[in-house]
Amino acid sequence: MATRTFPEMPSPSSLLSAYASMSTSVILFRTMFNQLFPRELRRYVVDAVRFYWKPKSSKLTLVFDEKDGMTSNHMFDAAEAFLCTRINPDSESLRITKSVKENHINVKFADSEDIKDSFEGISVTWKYVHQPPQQRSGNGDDFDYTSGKSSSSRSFSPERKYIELKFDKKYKEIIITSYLPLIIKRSQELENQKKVVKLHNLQSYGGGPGGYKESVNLDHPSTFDTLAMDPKMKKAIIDDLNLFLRRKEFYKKVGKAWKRGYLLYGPPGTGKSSLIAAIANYLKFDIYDLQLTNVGGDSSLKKLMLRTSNRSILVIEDIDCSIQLPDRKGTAPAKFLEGKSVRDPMFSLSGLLNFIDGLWSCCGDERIIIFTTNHKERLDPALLRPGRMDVHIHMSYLTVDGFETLAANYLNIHDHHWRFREIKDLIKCKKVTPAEVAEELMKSDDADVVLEGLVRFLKRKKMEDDETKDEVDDEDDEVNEAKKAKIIS
Ligand SMILES: Nc1ncnc2c1ncn2[C@@H]1O[C@H](COP(=O)(O)OP(=O)(O)OP(=O)(O)O)[C@@H](O)[C@H]1O
Repeated sequence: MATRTFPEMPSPSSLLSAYASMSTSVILFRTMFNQLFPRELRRYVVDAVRFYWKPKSSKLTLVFDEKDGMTSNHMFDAAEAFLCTRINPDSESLRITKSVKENHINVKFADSEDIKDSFEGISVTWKYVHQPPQQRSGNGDDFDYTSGKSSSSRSFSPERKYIELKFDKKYKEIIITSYLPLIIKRSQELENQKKVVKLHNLQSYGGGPGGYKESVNLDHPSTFDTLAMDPKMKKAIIDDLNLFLRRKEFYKKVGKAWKRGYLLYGPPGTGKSSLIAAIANYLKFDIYDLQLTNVGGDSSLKKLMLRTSNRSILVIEDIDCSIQLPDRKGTAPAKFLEGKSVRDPMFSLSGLLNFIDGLWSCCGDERIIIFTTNHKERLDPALLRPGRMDVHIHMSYLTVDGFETLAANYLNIHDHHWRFREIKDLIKCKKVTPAEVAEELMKSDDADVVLEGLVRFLKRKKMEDDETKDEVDDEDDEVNEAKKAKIIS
Protein backbone atom coordinates (compact mmCIF):
# COMPACT_ATOMS: atom_id res chain seq x y z
CA MET A 1 0.00 0.00 0.00
CA ALA A 2 1.39 3.43 -1.11
CA THR A 3 1.90 6.11 1.55
CA ARG A 4 1.37 9.87 0.86
CA THR A 5 4.05 12.29 2.06
CA PHE A 6 3.17 15.96 3.00
CA PRO A 7 5.64 18.82 2.41
CA GLU A 8 7.16 20.11 5.58
CA MET A 9 5.07 22.89 7.27
CA PRO A 10 6.92 26.27 7.72
CA SER A 11 7.81 27.05 11.28
CA PRO A 12 5.97 29.96 13.10
CA SER A 13 9.20 31.98 13.27
CA SER A 14 9.68 31.80 9.47
CA LEU A 15 6.02 32.88 8.94
CA LEU A 16 6.49 35.84 11.24
CA SER A 17 9.66 36.97 9.49
CA ALA A 18 7.96 36.64 6.05
CA TYR A 19 5.07 38.81 7.31
CA ALA A 20 7.47 41.40 8.72
CA SER A 21 9.42 41.69 5.47
CA MET A 22 6.18 41.96 3.46
CA SER A 23 4.85 44.80 5.66
CA THR A 24 8.16 46.61 5.34
CA SER A 25 7.98 46.29 1.55
CA VAL A 26 4.41 47.65 1.51
CA ILE A 27 5.35 50.65 3.65
CA LEU A 28 8.42 51.23 1.46
CA PHE A 29 6.32 51.00 -1.69
CA ARG A 30 3.69 53.39 -0.33
CA THR A 31 6.30 55.94 0.68
CA MET A 32 8.01 55.69 -2.73
CA PHE A 33 4.67 55.93 -4.48
CA ASN A 34 3.70 59.07 -2.55
CA GLN A 35 7.10 60.70 -3.12
CA LEU A 36 7.73 59.75 -6.75
CA PHE A 37 4.36 60.55 -8.31
CA PRO A 38 2.60 63.93 -8.30
CA ARG A 39 -0.68 64.16 -6.41
CA GLU A 40 -2.90 64.35 -9.52
CA LEU A 41 -1.25 61.26 -11.02
CA ARG A 42 -1.69 59.35 -7.74
CA ARG A 43 -5.32 60.27 -7.65
CA TYR A 44 -5.77 59.20 -11.27
CA VAL A 45 -4.07 55.83 -10.74
CA VAL A 46 -6.04 55.10 -7.56
CA ASP A 47 -9.35 56.04 -9.18
CA ALA A 48 -8.60 53.93 -12.26
CA VAL A 49 -7.67 50.91 -10.17
CA ARG A 50 -10.78 51.31 -8.05
CA PHE A 51 -13.01 51.66 -11.11
CA TYR A 52 -11.72 48.55 -12.90
CA TRP A 53 -11.45 46.37 -9.85
CA LYS A 54 -14.81 47.23 -8.45
CA PRO A 55 -17.15 44.28 -9.04
CA LYS A 56 -19.93 45.28 -11.43
CA SER A 57 -23.35 45.10 -9.77
CA SER A 58 -26.53 44.05 -11.52
CA LYS A 59 -28.45 46.42 -9.22
CA LEU A 60 -29.35 50.04 -9.85
CA THR A 61 -29.88 52.46 -6.98
CA LEU A 62 -32.04 55.57 -7.36
CA VAL A 63 -31.45 58.24 -4.75
CA PHE A 64 -34.15 60.71 -3.71
CA ASP A 65 -32.54 63.52 -1.76
CA GLU A 66 -34.72 65.40 0.70
CA LYS A 67 -33.72 68.73 -0.83
CA ASP A 68 -33.16 69.74 -4.41
CA GLY A 69 -30.97 72.76 -3.86
CA MET A 70 -32.98 75.10 -1.68
CA THR A 71 -36.36 73.58 -2.45
CA SER A 72 -37.78 70.37 -1.12
CA ASN A 73 -37.77 67.37 -3.42
CA HIS A 74 -41.31 66.34 -4.20
CA MET A 75 -40.17 62.82 -5.06
CA PHE A 76 -38.66 62.39 -1.58
CA ASP A 77 -41.89 63.53 0.08
CA ALA A 78 -43.97 61.29 -2.16
CA ALA A 79 -41.77 58.26 -1.48
CA GLU A 80 -41.80 58.91 2.25
CA ALA A 81 -45.60 59.18 2.32
CA PHE A 82 -46.00 56.08 0.15
CA LEU A 83 -43.62 54.01 2.27
CA CYS A 84 -45.64 54.73 5.39
CA THR A 85 -48.18 52.32 3.91
CA ARG A 86 -45.54 49.65 3.33
CA ILE A 87 -44.03 49.44 6.79
CA ASN A 88 -43.04 45.92 7.73
CA PRO A 89 -45.02 44.68 10.77
CA ASP A 90 -41.76 43.20 12.11
CA SER A 91 -39.95 46.56 12.00
CA GLU A 92 -37.81 47.07 15.07
CA SER A 93 -37.86 50.84 15.02
CA LEU A 94 -40.12 53.48 13.53
CA ARG A 95 -39.92 57.27 13.30
CA ILE A 96 -42.82 59.23 14.77
CA THR A 97 -43.46 62.83 13.74
CA LYS A 98 -46.18 65.40 14.32
CA SER A 99 -46.12 69.14 13.74
CA VAL A 100 -48.02 71.44 16.08
CA LYS A 101 -50.60 72.14 13.40
CA GLU A 102 -51.23 68.54 12.41
CA ASN A 103 -54.11 66.62 13.92
CA HIS A 104 -52.57 63.21 13.40
CA ILE A 105 -49.41 61.31 14.25
CA ASN A 106 -47.19 60.25 11.33
CA VAL A 107 -45.60 56.83 11.57
CA LYS A 108 -42.56 56.61 9.27
CA PHE A 109 -39.92 53.97 8.68
CA ALA A 110 -36.68 54.43 10.54
CA ASP A 111 -33.12 55.12 9.55
CA SER A 112 -31.44 52.28 7.61
CA GLU A 113 -34.48 50.03 7.86
CA ASP A 114 -35.10 48.11 4.61
CA ILE A 115 -38.57 47.98 3.10
CA LYS A 116 -39.35 45.43 0.42
CA ASP A 117 -41.99 46.09 -2.17
CA SER A 118 -42.86 44.62 -5.51
CA PHE A 119 -44.27 46.16 -8.66
CA GLU A 120 -45.53 44.06 -11.55
CA GLY A 121 -43.46 41.16 -10.23
CA ILE A 122 -40.29 43.26 -9.86
CA SER A 123 -38.77 43.21 -6.36
CA VAL A 124 -37.52 46.53 -5.09
CA THR A 125 -35.88 47.54 -1.82
CA TRP A 126 -36.28 50.93 -0.19
CA LYS A 127 -34.05 52.38 2.46
CA TYR A 128 -34.17 55.66 4.37
CA VAL A 129 -30.74 57.09 5.12
CA HIS A 130 -29.98 59.92 7.49
CA GLN A 131 -26.35 61.06 7.46
CA PRO A 132 -25.48 63.42 10.29
CA PRO A 133 -23.02 66.24 9.52
CA GLN A 134 -19.73 64.61 8.53
CA GLN A 135 -16.13 65.64 8.73
CA ARG A 136 -14.45 66.14 5.40
CA SER A 137 -10.95 67.07 4.35
CA GLY A 138 -10.08 70.73 3.93
CA ASN A 139 -7.63 71.52 1.09
CA GLY A 140 -6.72 67.86 0.52
CA ASP A 141 -2.95 68.43 0.62
CA ASP A 142 -2.47 65.85 3.29
CA PHE A 143 -4.69 63.23 1.77
CA ASP A 144 -3.07 59.84 1.41
CA TYR A 145 -4.72 58.03 -1.49
CA THR A 146 -3.28 54.65 -0.69
CA SER A 147 -4.65 54.62 2.82
CA GLY A 148 -7.70 56.76 2.01
CA LYS A 149 -7.12 58.94 5.08
CA SER A 150 -6.39 62.58 5.62
CA SER A 151 -4.93 64.15 8.65
CA SER A 152 -5.72 67.85 9.00
CA SER A 153 -7.79 70.89 7.77
CA ARG A 154 -11.16 69.24 8.45
CA SER A 155 -14.55 70.86 7.80
CA PHE A 156 -18.10 69.50 8.10
CA SER A 157 -20.44 68.53 5.29
CA PRO A 158 -24.10 69.29 6.07
CA GLU A 159 -26.46 66.56 7.22
CA ARG A 160 -28.13 64.66 4.43
CA LYS A 161 -31.38 62.73 4.31
CA TYR A 162 -32.29 60.61 1.36
CA ILE A 163 -34.25 57.58 0.33
CA GLU A 164 -32.68 54.84 -1.79
CA LEU A 165 -34.55 52.61 -4.16
CA LYS A 166 -32.66 49.50 -5.31
CA PHE A 167 -33.74 47.07 -8.03
CA ASP A 168 -32.42 45.05 -10.94
CA LYS A 169 -30.89 47.30 -13.61
CA LYS A 170 -32.86 45.72 -16.43
CA TYR A 171 -36.12 47.16 -15.00
CA LYS A 172 -34.90 50.76 -15.03
CA GLU A 173 -37.39 51.94 -17.67
CA ILE A 174 -40.46 50.39 -16.11
CA ILE A 175 -39.56 51.58 -12.61
CA ILE A 176 -38.99 55.17 -13.75
CA THR A 177 -41.92 55.43 -16.13
CA SER A 178 -44.56 53.44 -14.23
CA TYR A 179 -43.62 52.76 -10.60
CA LEU A 180 -42.51 56.27 -9.67
CA PRO A 181 -45.60 57.99 -11.17
CA LEU A 182 -47.73 55.47 -9.23
CA ILE A 183 -45.96 56.49 -6.02
CA ILE A 184 -46.64 60.17 -6.71
CA LYS A 185 -50.32 59.40 -7.33
CA ARG A 186 -50.67 57.29 -4.18
CA SER A 187 -48.94 59.90 -2.06
CA GLN A 188 -51.35 62.55 -3.33
CA GLU A 189 -54.30 60.36 -2.44
CA LEU A 190 -52.87 59.83 1.05
CA GLU A 191 -52.18 63.54 1.40
CA ASN A 192 -55.78 64.30 0.48
CA GLN A 193 -57.11 61.83 3.02
CA LYS A 194 -55.30 63.35 5.95
CA LYS A 195 -54.95 66.90 4.70
CA VAL A 196 -55.75 69.61 7.19
CA VAL A 197 -57.36 72.47 5.29
CA LYS A 198 -55.63 75.74 6.04
CA LEU A 199 -56.84 79.31 6.03
CA HIS A 200 -54.18 81.78 4.87
CA ASN A 201 -54.54 85.47 5.37
CA LEU A 202 -53.14 87.40 2.41
CA GLN A 203 -52.47 91.04 3.04
CA SER A 204 -49.74 93.31 1.84
CA TYR A 205 -48.69 95.20 4.95
CA GLY A 206 -45.87 94.04 7.19
CA GLY A 207 -44.04 90.76 6.88
CA GLY A 208 -41.35 91.99 4.51
CA PRO A 209 -41.25 92.67 0.82
CA GLY A 210 -43.51 89.87 -0.31
CA GLY A 211 -46.34 90.91 1.95
CA TYR A 212 -47.77 89.16 4.92
CA LYS A 213 -49.18 85.68 5.06
CA GLU A 214 -50.38 84.02 8.21
CA SER A 215 -52.14 80.71 8.29
CA VAL A 216 -54.20 78.66 10.70
CA ASN A 217 -55.99 75.35 10.41
CA LEU A 218 -59.47 75.83 9.06
CA ASP A 219 -61.47 74.26 11.84
CA HIS A 220 -64.77 75.30 10.26
CA PRO A 221 -67.17 72.38 10.66
CA SER A 222 -69.34 73.42 7.72
CA THR A 223 -69.92 70.73 5.11
CA PHE A 224 -72.48 70.27 2.38
CA ASP A 225 -74.44 68.07 4.82
CA THR A 226 -74.72 70.83 7.40
CA LEU A 227 -75.54 73.59 4.91
CA ALA A 228 -79.15 74.71 4.90
CA MET A 229 -79.93 75.41 1.29
CA ASP A 230 -82.07 74.22 -1.55
CA PRO A 231 -81.12 70.55 -2.15
CA LYS A 232 -81.15 71.01 -5.94
CA MET A 233 -78.81 73.95 -5.71
CA LYS A 234 -76.55 72.05 -3.34
CA LYS A 235 -76.34 69.12 -5.76
CA ALA A 236 -75.68 71.45 -8.68
CA ILE A 237 -72.73 73.01 -6.82
CA ILE A 238 -71.25 69.62 -5.90
CA ASP A 239 -71.64 68.40 -9.50
CA ASP A 240 -69.99 71.54 -10.78
CA LEU A 241 -67.02 71.10 -8.43
CA ASN A 242 -66.61 67.45 -9.41
CA LEU A 243 -66.72 68.33 -13.09
CA PHE A 244 -64.11 71.02 -12.53
CA LEU A 245 -61.76 68.57 -10.81
CA ARG A 246 -62.09 66.03 -13.62
CA ARG A 247 -61.42 68.49 -16.42
CA LYS A 248 -57.69 69.07 -16.30
CA GLU A 249 -57.20 67.85 -19.87
CA PHE A 250 -60.25 69.76 -21.10
CA TYR A 251 -58.91 73.08 -19.81
CA LYS A 252 -55.56 72.35 -21.42
CA LYS A 253 -57.22 71.48 -24.73
CA VAL A 254 -59.25 74.69 -24.90
CA GLY A 255 -56.30 76.78 -23.76
CA LYS A 256 -57.84 78.12 -20.55
CA ALA A 257 -56.38 78.36 -17.08
CA TRP A 258 -57.68 75.51 -14.91
CA LYS A 259 -59.71 77.71 -12.65
CA ARG A 260 -63.34 78.33 -11.76
CA GLY A 261 -64.97 81.48 -10.47
CA TYR A 262 -67.95 81.63 -8.13
CA LEU A 263 -69.91 84.70 -7.13
CA LEU A 264 -71.88 84.24 -3.91
CA TYR A 265 -74.45 86.93 -3.23
CA GLY A 266 -77.25 87.39 -0.76
CA PRO A 267 -78.13 89.07 2.54
CA PRO A 268 -75.88 88.73 5.60
CA GLY A 269 -76.28 85.49 7.54
CA THR A 270 -77.46 83.36 4.63
CA GLY A 271 -74.39 81.14 4.63
CA LYS A 272 -71.90 82.58 2.11
CA SER A 273 -68.91 82.02 4.40
CA SER A 274 -70.32 78.64 5.44
CA LEU A 275 -70.54 77.61 1.78
CA ILE A 276 -66.91 78.61 1.19
CA ALA A 277 -65.84 76.48 4.17
CA ALA A 278 -68.00 73.59 2.91
CA ILE A 279 -66.35 73.80 -0.54
CA ALA A 280 -62.86 73.88 1.04
CA ASN A 281 -63.65 70.91 3.28
CA TYR A 282 -65.13 69.01 0.34
CA LEU A 283 -62.20 69.60 -2.03
CA LYS A 284 -59.56 69.66 0.72
CA PHE A 285 -58.27 72.90 -0.80
CA ASP A 286 -56.60 75.59 1.31
CA ILE A 287 -58.31 78.97 1.47
CA TYR A 288 -56.45 82.22 0.76
CA ASP A 289 -58.36 85.17 2.14
CA LEU A 290 -57.29 88.20 0.11
CA GLN A 291 -57.75 91.54 1.87
CA LEU A 292 -57.89 93.98 -1.04
CA THR A 293 -58.15 97.03 1.18
CA ASN A 294 -54.40 97.01 1.74
CA VAL A 295 -53.15 96.04 -1.68
CA GLY A 296 -51.52 99.11 -3.23
CA GLY A 297 -51.28 97.96 -6.83
CA ASP A 298 -50.24 95.38 -9.36
CA SER A 299 -46.83 94.61 -7.97
CA SER A 300 -47.95 93.87 -4.41
CA LEU A 301 -50.96 91.97 -5.74
CA LYS A 302 -48.64 89.90 -7.91
CA LYS A 303 -46.40 89.12 -4.95
CA LEU A 304 -49.39 88.01 -2.90
CA MET A 305 -50.75 85.90 -5.74
CA LEU A 306 -47.43 84.15 -6.19
CA ARG A 307 -47.61 83.05 -2.57
CA THR A 308 -50.76 81.06 -3.18
CA SER A 309 -50.47 77.39 -4.01
CA ASN A 310 -52.24 75.19 -6.50
CA ARG A 311 -55.39 73.35 -5.38
CA SER A 312 -56.55 76.36 -3.44
CA ILE A 313 -59.45 78.77 -3.12
CA LEU A 314 -58.86 82.50 -3.36
CA VAL A 315 -61.59 84.35 -1.48
CA ILE A 316 -62.35 88.04 -1.79
CA GLU A 317 -65.19 88.78 0.61
CA ASP A 318 -67.55 91.74 0.36
CA ILE A 319 -66.11 92.75 -2.98
CA ASP A 320 -68.47 95.75 -3.17
CA CYS A 321 -66.83 97.20 -0.04
CA SER A 322 -63.25 96.42 -1.01
CA ILE A 323 -62.96 98.37 -4.22
CA GLN A 324 -64.78 101.50 -5.23
CA LEU A 325 -66.23 100.90 -8.61
CA PRO A 326 -65.41 102.99 -11.61
CA ASP A 327 -68.32 105.09 -12.83
CA ARG A 328 -70.52 103.92 -15.67
CA LYS A 329 -68.25 105.54 -18.27
CA GLY A 330 -65.39 103.68 -16.72
CA THR A 331 -63.38 106.87 -16.20
CA ALA A 332 -63.34 107.36 -12.46
CA PRO A 333 -60.27 106.03 -10.74
CA ALA A 334 -60.80 103.10 -8.43
CA LYS A 335 -60.20 103.93 -4.79
CA PHE A 336 -60.14 101.85 -1.68
CA LEU A 337 -62.72 102.52 0.94
CA GLU A 338 -62.73 101.93 4.67
CA GLY A 339 -60.95 105.00 5.91
CA LYS A 340 -57.39 104.20 6.84
CA SER A 341 -55.81 103.10 3.64
CA VAL A 342 -56.96 105.12 0.70
CA ARG A 343 -54.00 104.75 -1.62
CA ASP A 344 -55.08 104.68 -5.24
CA PRO A 345 -55.00 101.10 -6.35
CA MET A 346 -53.53 100.60 -9.78
CA PHE A 347 -56.35 98.33 -10.82
CA SER A 348 -60.12 98.24 -11.21
CA LEU A 349 -62.16 95.13 -10.54
CA SER A 350 -62.02 93.99 -14.14
CA GLY A 351 -58.30 94.80 -14.21
CA LEU A 352 -57.87 92.67 -11.13
CA LEU A 353 -59.69 89.78 -12.78
CA ASN A 354 -57.66 90.06 -15.98
CA PHE A 355 -54.54 90.15 -13.90
CA ILE A 356 -55.43 87.06 -11.90
CA ASP A 357 -56.47 85.25 -15.10
CA GLY A 358 -53.19 86.10 -16.78
CA LEU A 359 -51.08 85.10 -13.83
CA TRP A 360 -52.92 81.88 -13.19
CA SER A 361 -52.95 80.87 -16.83
CA CYS A 362 -49.17 80.68 -16.71
CA CYS A 363 -48.52 79.38 -13.21
CA GLY A 364 -51.63 78.11 -11.51
CA ASP A 365 -53.59 74.90 -11.56
CA GLU A 366 -56.82 73.82 -9.90
CA ARG A 367 -57.68 77.24 -8.57
CA ILE A 368 -61.05 78.44 -7.41
CA ILE A 369 -61.80 82.11 -6.95
CA ILE A 370 -64.81 83.17 -4.90
CA PHE A 371 -66.22 86.65 -4.54
CA THR A 372 -68.93 87.38 -2.02
CA THR A 373 -71.23 90.35 -1.77
CA ASN A 374 -74.37 91.37 0.06
CA HIS A 375 -75.26 93.74 -2.79
CA LYS A 376 -75.02 92.23 -6.22
CA GLU A 377 -76.65 95.32 -7.71
CA ARG A 378 -73.67 97.42 -6.64
CA LEU A 379 -71.13 95.31 -8.48
CA ASP A 380 -69.06 96.37 -11.44
CA PRO A 381 -70.94 95.20 -14.54
CA ALA A 382 -67.60 93.83 -15.76
CA LEU A 383 -67.81 91.22 -13.05
CA LEU A 384 -71.34 90.19 -13.96
CA ARG A 385 -70.67 89.85 -17.68
CA PRO A 386 -71.22 86.31 -18.97
CA GLY A 387 -68.05 84.27 -18.85
CA ARG A 388 -66.55 86.39 -16.08
CA MET A 389 -67.54 84.50 -12.97
CA ASP A 390 -68.53 81.00 -14.06
CA VAL A 391 -71.25 80.40 -11.47
CA HIS A 392 -73.50 82.89 -9.69
CA ILE A 393 -75.00 81.48 -6.49
CA HIS A 394 -77.82 83.27 -4.74
CA MET A 395 -77.72 82.58 -1.01
CA SER A 396 -81.20 83.39 0.08
CA TYR A 397 -83.43 83.39 3.15
CA LEU A 398 -84.25 80.15 4.90
CA THR A 399 -86.49 77.71 3.05
CA VAL A 400 -88.53 74.85 4.47
CA ASP A 401 -85.91 72.35 3.24
CA GLY A 402 -83.20 74.47 4.82
CA PHE A 403 -85.06 74.48 8.14
CA GLU A 404 -85.22 70.66 8.07
CA THR A 405 -81.44 70.52 7.59
CA LEU A 406 -80.91 72.87 10.54
CA ALA A 407 -83.35 70.90 12.74
CA ALA A 408 -81.49 67.67 11.91
CA ASN A 409 -78.09 69.24 12.64
CA TYR A 410 -78.93 71.23 15.75
CA LEU A 411 -81.71 69.15 17.35
CA ASN A 412 -81.11 65.74 15.85
CA ILE A 413 -84.75 65.66 14.66
CA HIS A 414 -84.68 63.82 11.36
CA ASP A 415 -88.37 63.15 10.70
CA HIS A 416 -91.09 65.26 12.24
CA HIS A 417 -92.06 67.28 15.28
CA TRP A 418 -95.54 68.55 16.05
CA ARG A 419 -94.26 72.16 15.97
CA PHE A 420 -92.86 71.81 12.42
CA ARG A 421 -96.07 72.62 10.56
CA GLU A 422 -96.52 75.98 12.33
CA ILE A 423 -92.81 76.83 11.97
CA LYS A 424 -92.80 75.99 8.27
CA ASP A 425 -95.87 78.16 7.67
CA LEU A 426 -94.19 81.07 9.44
CA ILE A 427 -90.95 80.56 7.47
CA LYS A 428 -92.89 80.56 4.20
CA CYS A 429 -94.41 83.98 4.84
CA LYS A 430 -91.47 85.56 6.67
CA LYS A 431 -87.97 86.35 5.45
CA VAL A 432 -85.63 84.90 8.05
CA THR A 433 -81.95 84.06 7.62
CA PRO A 434 -80.45 80.66 8.43
CA ALA A 435 -78.12 82.47 10.86
CA GLU A 436 -81.09 83.84 12.87
CA VAL A 437 -82.78 80.46 13.08
CA ALA A 438 -79.50 78.69 13.89
CA GLU A 439 -79.02 81.05 16.81
CA GLU A 440 -82.51 80.24 18.15
CA LEU A 441 -81.88 76.50 17.79
CA MET A 442 -78.82 76.73 20.00
CA LYS A 443 -80.62 78.17 23.01
CA SER A 444 -81.34 74.92 24.83
CA ASP A 445 -80.72 71.16 24.73
CA ASP A 446 -84.46 70.53 24.99
CA ALA A 447 -85.97 70.38 21.48
CA ASP A 448 -89.49 71.31 22.72
CA VAL A 449 -88.21 74.40 24.51
CA VAL A 450 -86.10 75.44 21.51
CA LEU A 451 -88.92 75.01 18.98
CA GLU A 452 -91.38 76.88 21.20
CA GLY A 453 -88.83 79.72 21.41
CA LEU A 454 -88.40 79.64 17.62
CA VAL A 455 -92.15 79.95 17.09
CA ARG A 456 -92.23 82.98 19.42
CA PHE A 457 -89.24 84.50 17.60
CA LEU A 458 -90.81 84.06 14.15
CA LYS A 459 -94.19 85.48 15.31
CA ARG A 460 -92.47 88.47 16.91
CA LYS A 461 -90.51 89.13 13.72
CA LYS A 462 -93.70 88.91 11.67
CA MET A 463 -95.49 91.37 13.97
CA GLU A 464 -92.57 93.83 13.85
CA ASP A 465 -92.54 93.66 10.06
CA ASP A 466 -96.30 94.17 9.86
CA GLU A 467 -96.02 97.25 12.11
CA THR A 468 -93.18 98.67 10.03
CA LYS A 469 -95.22 98.04 6.91
CA ASP A 470 -98.23 99.85 8.46
CA GLU A 471 -96.04 102.82 9.38
CA VAL A 472 -94.65 103.02 5.85
CA ASP A 473 -98.21 102.81 4.44
CA ASP A 474 -99.35 105.64 6.81
CA GLU A 475 -96.41 107.79 5.74
CA ASP A 476 -97.22 107.15 2.09
CA ASP A 477 -100.87 108.14 2.73
CA GLU A 478 -99.77 111.40 4.38
CA VAL A 479 -97.46 112.24 1.48
CA ASN A 480 -100.23 111.53 -1.02
CA GLU A 481 -102.66 113.74 0.92
CA ALA A 482 -100.12 116.56 1.00
CA LYS A 483 -99.52 116.24 -2.74
CA LYS A 484 -103.25 116.33 -3.41
CA ALA A 485 -103.64 119.46 -1.21
CA LYS A 486 -100.80 121.17 -3.07
CA ILE A 487 -102.33 120.42 -6.44
CA ILE A 488 -105.77 121.75 -5.35
CA SER A 489 -104.35 125.00 -3.91
N1 LIG B 1 -77.13 78.23 4.89
C1 LIG B 1 -76.70 77.97 6.14
N2 LIG B 1 -76.63 76.72 6.59
C2 LIG B 1 -76.21 76.44 7.82
N3 LIG B 1 -75.84 77.38 8.71
C3 LIG B 1 -75.90 78.66 8.31
C4 LIG B 1 -76.33 79.01 7.01
N4 LIG B 1 -76.28 80.35 6.91
C5 LIG B 1 -75.85 80.81 8.07
N5 LIG B 1 -75.62 79.81 8.93
C6 LIG B 1 -75.16 79.95 10.31
O1 LIG B 1 -74.98 81.35 10.55
C7 LIG B 1 -73.62 81.67 10.80
C8 LIG B 1 -73.23 82.89 9.97
O2 LIG B 1 -73.36 82.57 8.60
P1 LIG B 1 -72.30 82.99 7.48
O3 LIG B 1 -71.18 83.74 8.09
O4 LIG B 1 -71.97 81.81 6.67
O5 LIG B 1 -73.18 83.98 6.65
P2 LIG B 1 -72.73 85.02 5.54
O6 LIG B 1 -73.79 84.99 4.48
O7 LIG B 1 -71.36 84.75 5.11
O8 LIG B 1 -72.81 86.39 6.31
P3 LIG B 1 -72.03 87.75 5.97
O9 LIG B 1 -72.53 88.23 4.65
O10 LIG B 1 -72.43 88.64 7.10
O11 LIG B 1 -70.57 87.43 5.97
C9 LIG B 1 -72.83 80.45 10.41
O12 LIG B 1 -71.74 80.23 11.25
C10 LIG B 1 -73.83 79.33 10.55
O13 LIG B 1 -73.85 78.86 11.87
